[in-house]
Amino acid sequence: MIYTVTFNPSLDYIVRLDAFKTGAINRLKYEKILCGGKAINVSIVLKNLGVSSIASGFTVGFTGMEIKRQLKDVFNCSCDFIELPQGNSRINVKIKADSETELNGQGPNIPQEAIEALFQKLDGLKKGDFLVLAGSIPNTLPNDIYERILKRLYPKGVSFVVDAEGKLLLNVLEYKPFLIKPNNHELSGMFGKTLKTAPELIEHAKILQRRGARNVLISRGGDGAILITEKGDCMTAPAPKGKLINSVGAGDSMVAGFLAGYLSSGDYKTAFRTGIAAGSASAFSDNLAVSKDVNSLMEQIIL
Ligand SMILES: Nc1ncnc2c1ncn2[C@@H]1O[C@H](COP(=O)(O)OP(=O)(O)OP(=O)(O)O)[C@@H](O)[C@H]1O
Ligand SMILES: O=P(O)(O)OC[C@@]1(O)O[C@H](CO)[C@@H](O)[C@@H]1O
Repeated sequence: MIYTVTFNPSLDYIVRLDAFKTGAINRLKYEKILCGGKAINVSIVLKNLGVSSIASGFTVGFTGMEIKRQLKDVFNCSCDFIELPQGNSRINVKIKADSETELNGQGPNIPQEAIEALFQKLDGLKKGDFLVLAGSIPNTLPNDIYERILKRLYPKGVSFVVDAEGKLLLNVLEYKPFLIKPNNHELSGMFGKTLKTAPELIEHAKILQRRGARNVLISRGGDGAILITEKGDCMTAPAPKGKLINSVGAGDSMVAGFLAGYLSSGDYKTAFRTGIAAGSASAFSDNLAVSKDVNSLMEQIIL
């Protein structure tokens, strides 16, 4: 079973306009409201690729209701969210104009009882299960929360996938996550320097691997990706060519594609190619990747 946890789900309000002007009224050419949050996106793309998962985390208020409604009714995903006592799940604004601007909310307060309720649910995971932790946490929570979850479940033999920034990610490495997926900016941020070239990125990804990560996948937007496997292989691949439409969720789609490819084949090359294809299929579409587009992009990906 794959269990995905989004601490801070969102409704993504995605808007398009020709040019975005601050300090003025901007009239939109396009608007769409989609449920979001990184691990939720992973669940949606897994489902699109024929892999079931259970989406969990914390939801609240009218926005929380809509997140769950879309997940169930539109995307056909199984949900197991904990309802918070007060507030609203956040609304993240994604402005697509001459450049891309994102306004990501802070999110509701998560009380200790809700954390305990999550821990109890997670205690049901067993060897062979995958736990995907992805996205930020509301700033009212301590940044060792992912670490506490992995520490608790590590002895059970659960496989972890962690897509998070900074300390949230660095603190979990000792629990040997199956997969981590920093993008090149996040990797740079973790080491406090700008890492641009493939050799620089590989050198620093290997440091994360020495600290415990089993497989390190570095996404580089339109420049493709790099994978360093637990078997010692290092693979690079350019991204397929296409028209960028909406990159929100491309990284999450890559995580889902990697997992789906790995689970169907047990092979890291297939996982890597499926991951890139899923990331790019999302980037080339208004919606998250679907199986037909992923399959047709796979042919273009040469390692
Ligand atoms: N402009 C693009 N053209 C082609 N492929 C892309 C483009 N942007 C993203 N992708 C694909 O998606 C993958 C993940 O993208 P990216 O590195 O932007 O992830 P991310 O920063 O984690 O994204 P997000 O946080 O928005 O989900 C890339 O490795 C690539 O395969
Ligand atoms: O604020 P976080 O948790 O870092 O990111 C949240 C978010 O930007 O990530 C997803 C895309 O990856 C969106 O659906 C969502 O709005």
